Amino acid sequence: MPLGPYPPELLTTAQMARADRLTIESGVAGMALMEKAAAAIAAAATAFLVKTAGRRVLVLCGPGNNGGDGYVAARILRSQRFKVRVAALTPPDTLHGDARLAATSWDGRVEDAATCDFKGVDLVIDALFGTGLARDLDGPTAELILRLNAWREETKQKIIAIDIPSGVDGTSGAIRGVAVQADSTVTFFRLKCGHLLLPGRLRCGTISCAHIGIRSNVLEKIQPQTFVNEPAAWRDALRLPSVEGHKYARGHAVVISGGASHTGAARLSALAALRGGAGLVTLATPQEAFAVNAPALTAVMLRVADGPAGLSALLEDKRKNVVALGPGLGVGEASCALVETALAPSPERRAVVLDADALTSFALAPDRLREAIRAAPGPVVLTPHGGEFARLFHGQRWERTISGAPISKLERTRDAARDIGAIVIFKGPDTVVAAPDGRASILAEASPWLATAGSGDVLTGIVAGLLAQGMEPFAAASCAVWMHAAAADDFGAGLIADDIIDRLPAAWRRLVSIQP
Ligand SMILES: NC(=O)C1=CN([C@@H]2O[C@H](COP(=O)(O)OP(=O)(O)OC[C@H]3O[C@@H](n4cnc5c(N)ncnc54)[C@H](OP(=O)(O)O)[C@@H]3O)[C@@H](O)[C@H]2O)[C@@H](O)CC1
Ligand SMILES: Nc1ncnc2c1ncn2[C@@H]1O[C@H](COP(=O)(O)OP(=O)(O)O)[C@@H](O)[C@H]1O
Ligand SMILES: [K+]
Repeated sequence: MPLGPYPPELLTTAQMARADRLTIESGVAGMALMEKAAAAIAAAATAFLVKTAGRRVLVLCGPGNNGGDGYVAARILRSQRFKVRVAALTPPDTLHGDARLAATSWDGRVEDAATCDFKGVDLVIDALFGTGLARDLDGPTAELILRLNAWREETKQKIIAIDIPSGVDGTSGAIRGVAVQADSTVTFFRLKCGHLLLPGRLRCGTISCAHIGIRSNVLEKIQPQTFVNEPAAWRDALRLPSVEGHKYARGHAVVISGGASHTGAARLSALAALRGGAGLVTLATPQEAFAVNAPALTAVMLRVADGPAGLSALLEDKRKNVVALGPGLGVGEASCALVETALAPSPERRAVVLDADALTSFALAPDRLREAIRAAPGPVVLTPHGGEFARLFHGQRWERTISGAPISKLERTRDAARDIGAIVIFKGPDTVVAAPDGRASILAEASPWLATAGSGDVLTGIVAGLLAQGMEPFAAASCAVWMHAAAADDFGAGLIADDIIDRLPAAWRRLVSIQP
């Protein structure tokens, strides 16, 4: 994962504005923050220009403080003898506050951005809009951005975005009409959710985070609930085998197999649960699939359990502390009944992981699943991909609020977790994990090679393996998503689901080497 590491908290644009305000109220001048932000941008631009022997920079400035950063960066770069042009959306004398001060510190010419050309330019700095973007871009501004992107495409020259590529919504990652395609983005203090959520993430290029004098203690007031899914967020919740430990201390996960012609998916989950660290894993198979499963297993144990009665009997062993089901299970009433058995009240705090067919089976009766989850004796983790999410959470499909603001994958996952009362892992290139209490994590990057048959079954198994060890459920879900991606990352091209399982020990070694 080449992106990161980043500071753990992710902010909305409103939270970032509050961090700025709190800092300014504490006595730091807004202009001092802007100078530092601009210095970070200028340093990134200089590094790029030196490397490519480029000299000519065009800074595109907008009407707010993002534009202010641009004017100051232009001044710094010119003092370093680069050839700098500035083009603005609005004349500098129409600006207010710090942005106006910043614009007056630039004593060069200011061109009209609507008509400016990119001839001979080695690097463009995008200072049009940052966290203050409030609605969709249109008209001459949208045309400018389209022209800029076309120039980049045609000339292969580079664009550095200040804070966030203009047009990307910092909170949701949505594109508001059009957006700049940057090669790198320098943001300040903390990343915003929109840096990691698609499609915003794809517009950012490489992302770096500069310190500009905002102190971390402002976060005590802001209380962010969203985190970058990196070990820093959950490493201290990880359970490692102890010297005096035995396999039962690491938990016993049960994975339920589908019928004779659909057994592979559950076997992937079962093996991944074992590699995920469960002390023991039992594959519960219908009698009809016993002969198919038996020769295909070694370290994973096999027991016959037919239907809800068979599963109940198996779960009488109180040491079986996790049940995972869904992969290859089949859609229908039989699967609903198995899920309800797994979630049935019991004196033990048994955890349940539901994936694939276990979710789709409730598409027409989400209330029934909600009720079963409410009665469950332990934590429940759901691992839907986009299709399963849409089927289960019909009411969550709206992409915008009534006022037109985009509703992000993050908010939809959070709402779903709250609504169903379970931890939800909404899979995809920007996997979001959310807990019913509002905590959420976003994975910064994952190999697209993970989009391969059985890959989700492996994730289900890893979640089960970590829960079996007693890891706190939100941490376990986030950690599983990270390990799954880390295993794929080490492998690279050509990955299939079995390879993810084989690479889990390497992901474990990476984790163990990080001190909590
Ligand atoms: N002290 C600080 O706070 C620090 C802030 N810093 C920097 O400031 C940036 C945030 O600055 P910001 O809040 O001024 O917002 P910004 O992104 O420049 O845009 C607002 C302007 O755009 C306008 N506008 C919005 N949407 C529009 C649309 N669709 N189409 C057209 N116009 C639109 C909006 O107009 P209005 O909505 O008021 O009509 C307003 O004029 C932040 O990203 C960082 O770079 C750093 O220097 C560190 C210290
Ligand atoms: N483009 C992508 N980039 C990174 N990861 C992806 C991408 N597409 C899917 N994934 C990941 O691959 C896995 C696929 O899971 P799923 O769709 O359930 O597959 P299956 O049902 O075949 O097991 C998920 O963990 C998901 O987050
Ligand atoms: K910008």
